[in-house]
Amino acid sequence: MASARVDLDGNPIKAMTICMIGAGGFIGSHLCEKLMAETPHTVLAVDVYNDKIKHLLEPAGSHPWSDRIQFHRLNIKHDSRLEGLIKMADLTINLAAICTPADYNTRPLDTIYSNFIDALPVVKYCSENGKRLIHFSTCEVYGKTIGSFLPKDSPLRQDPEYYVLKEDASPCIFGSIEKQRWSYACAKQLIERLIYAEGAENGMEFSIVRPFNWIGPRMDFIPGIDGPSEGVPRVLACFSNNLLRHEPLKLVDGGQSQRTFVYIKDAIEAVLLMIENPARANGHIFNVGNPNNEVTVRQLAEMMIQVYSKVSGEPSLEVPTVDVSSQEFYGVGYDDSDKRIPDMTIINRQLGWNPKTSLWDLLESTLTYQHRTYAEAVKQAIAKPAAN
Ligand SMILES: NC(=O)c1ccc[n+]([C@@H]2O[C@H](COP(=O)([O-])OP(=O)(O)OC[C@H]3O[C@@H](n4cnc5c(N)ncnc54)[C@H](O)[C@@H]3O)[C@@H](O)[C@H]2O)c1
Ligand SMILES: O=c1ccn([C@@H]2O[C@H](COP(=O)(O)OP(=O)(O)O[C@H]3OC[C@@H](O)[C@H](O)[C@H]3O)[C@@H](O)[C@H]2O)c(=O)[nH]1
Repeated sequence: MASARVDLDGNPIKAMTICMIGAGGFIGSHLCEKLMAETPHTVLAVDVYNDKIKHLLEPAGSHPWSDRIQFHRLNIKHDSRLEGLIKMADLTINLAAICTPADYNTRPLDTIYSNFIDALPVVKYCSENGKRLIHFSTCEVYGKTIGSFLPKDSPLRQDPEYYVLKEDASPCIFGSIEKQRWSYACAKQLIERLIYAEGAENGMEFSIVRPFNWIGPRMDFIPGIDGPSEGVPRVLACFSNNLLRHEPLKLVDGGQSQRTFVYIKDAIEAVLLMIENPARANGHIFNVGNPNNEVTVRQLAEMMIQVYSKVSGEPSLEVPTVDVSSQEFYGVGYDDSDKRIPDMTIINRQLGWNPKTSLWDLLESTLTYQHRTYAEAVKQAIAKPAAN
């Protein structure tokens, strides 16, 4: 299998060692799965947790890939083993971050440290040791669209020039400092600028990924089941939790914001192309999203309600959604991106990648997984207090 693999220019792909930081998270778990199942590469998986990749690690020695994945439980904030792991690898992929919006305005210091300060040594070790880096940034670095500042009735709001987000042309538009929502985006922007400067001044080989709402199985947690009861995950898990508990889905500020969602399995294909085509990927910033899957958050809720009813066989609630203010839901200092359509020119040109899965299809497979994984545990958790 391995010897037949070629890159986009027809050259054989050599097996490499990848230091993957944040490998135990949502994206990391899917990337590890893909690398183990379809490539000859070795992964040094770094994280503080490994629950989401346990199926790849255990039982020890039992998988065809067992000698190609090692888990290193370490916190990159304070662990001297990090440099050694980066030195052992050909490529480092940094996914580690606090990346749930509920944290940005309530734990801004942790958010800024996690997304900027903690990423600094990773960049430094890569640069000093001549190692390639793929760093995970975010679509949030674009902030708000130019169009959102135009008068509500301006026809220019319909012009893609005013809303499509382009890596090499769009500005990064954040709110004021007291809108602490932007602490995450701002920290990600600064680390992007630092990596870019390491490339320009010191010749570091890098690619920056800007994911546009990747969703799928294993994203975040279900509060009170495999995460804190009071925790607020990203929207897919919030809405899944409401559906599993037969509660109305909460629409923040009426659910008018727009998002494009891409299936995790499509997006992972793009990352694999970056890993295996360094000559095409180095020096670039890549939007990775699905511009065809745009909905308002309200439309997402409506579609998830329909899909969940189909996959669970349960009827939907008579009043399936409820509006909540952002202050009530996220607290003071929240703000939002109005619209996120990725321009796909660069990733198309460099890597020939295109997303395939429609929003309906990706929700169907994801909610089937959510139902199968959590429905019973949620039922028991709901029944418990009544029994006491
Ligand atoms: N999922 C998306 O749609 C999306 C969108 C935009 C950006 N991103 C970015 O992609 C990256 C991965 O996102 P994800 O969705 O997989 O999030 P995730 O929270 O599931 O994964 C992040 C992982 O990093 C680990 N981590 C955090 N701090 C660490 C530390 N100090 N030491 C060791 N491990 C640490 C966490 O334990 C977690 O397993 C993040 O940088 C995020 O900002 C994701
Ligand atoms: O229960 C909920 C949860 C969320 N929402 C809304 O749904 C939208 C999407 O919320 P998400 O939690 O997925 O977070 P966002 O899309 O705003 O940001 C995310 O996207 C890019 C990544 O960098 C991060 O993973 C995260 O910041 C927001 O408008 C939010 O206000 C609800 O209406 N109800």
